[in-house]
Amino acid sequence: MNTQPFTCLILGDQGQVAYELKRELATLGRVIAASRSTLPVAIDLAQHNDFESLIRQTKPNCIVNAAAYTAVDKAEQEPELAMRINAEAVAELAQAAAKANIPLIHYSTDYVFDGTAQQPYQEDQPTNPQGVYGQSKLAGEQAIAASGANHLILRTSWVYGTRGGNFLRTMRRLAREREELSVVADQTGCPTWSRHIAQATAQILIQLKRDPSLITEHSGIYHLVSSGQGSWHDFATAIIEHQRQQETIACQRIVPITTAQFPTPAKRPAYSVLNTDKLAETFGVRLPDWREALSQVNAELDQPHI
Ligand SMILES: NC(=O)C1=CN([C@@H]2O[C@H](COP(=O)(O)OP(=O)(O)OC[C@H]3O[C@@H](n4cnc5c(N)ncnc54)[C@H](OP(=O)(O)O)[C@@H]3O)[C@@H](O)[C@H]2O)C=CC1
Ligand SMILES: Cc1cn([C@H]2C[C@H](O)[C@@H](COP(=O)(O)OP(=O)(O)O[C@H]3O[C@@H](C)C(=O)[C@@H](O)[C@H]3O)O2)c(=O)[nH]c1=O
Repeated sequence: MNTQPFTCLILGDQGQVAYELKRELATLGRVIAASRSTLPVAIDLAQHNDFESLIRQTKPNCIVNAAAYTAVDKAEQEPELAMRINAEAVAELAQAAAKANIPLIHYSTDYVFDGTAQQPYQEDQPTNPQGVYGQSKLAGEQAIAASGANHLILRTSWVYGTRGGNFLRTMRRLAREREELSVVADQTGCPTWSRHIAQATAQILIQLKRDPSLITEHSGIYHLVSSGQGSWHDFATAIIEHQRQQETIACQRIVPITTAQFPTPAKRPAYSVLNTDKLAETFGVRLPDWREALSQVNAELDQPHI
């Protein structure tokens, strides 16, 4: 009889999603988080890693890869590094997972799409990333599929939370500093709370723990984002309107602008809303509306210690 507790090996530690996963997956059993600074298990995806020995050492029942190169604009200047972390390292990880027959849960992005759709993207719609980050994430998806590993690729979008680098924290900081903010209103997507991603992952893993054969049947890509949609300007407005009720801020106006008025090194999709029906139908998981999620995050931010 296997007396080992159910073990999840998370790649990533202090990242937005990794941090929330550590807490949510602890309800399933043992959690091991590996990142550049986690000892005794340190992993630097920019380097070659011996994932086979990591798996032998940690004996996981599943691997959850929440580590990635996520600097969208910077990736345009360092495409090799983005590809190394988001594609080559992912290929090595997936091959090791396949060899050991351990399921791999991996996160990908709405930025694999070009944003020309008129309605929410389904999983099997053609991809066409507009920047290096999206290209590297797409290459990671393809490497996993080619590895033969049992896997779930969870594409999410516009991730935010109370920790880490994200749009919510940037807007709150800028609102304290500037009287006027200009925010693009012609890019539409789904802001998604990091904790909801972690909770959904836990809900899926509970089902896989109960019935490990499910992963073989259901390997593939799934969209995991909040319900509803909005522009970055909508998101900024919702963030700052709440902040204004809680504290005195400099910001008086949030001006809607076009993408052309806010030039960035990386091109972003104009429309990247993801259809989540496949996840709901397969695993019974559907996230609440992004505005509802934002209220919960705001409630946490309103606690005096944050
Ligand atoms: N942020 C977003 O808006 C979106 C993210 N995603 C995807 O979701 C996943 C999680 O993203 P998120 O939590 O926001 O990312 P973060 O940028 O918050 O965190 C990135 C994580 O990757 C780890 N990492 C980065 N470089 C390396 C490296 N060289 N070696 C080892 N670990 C490394 C970091 O390690 P450490 O813990 O040491 O800091 C950290 O845990 C990623 O796959 C991302 O592509 C998808 C859509 C939107
Ligand atoms: C700071 C700022 C940004 N913007 C615009 C620029 C851009 O079009 C949009 C979002 O900018 P950010 O750089 O914060 O977000 P960005 O890094 O593009 O976020 C993306 O990250 C990766 C990891 C993903 O996978 C995506 O799903 C998405 O979340 O807002 C403004 O219009 N005004 C501003 O003051």
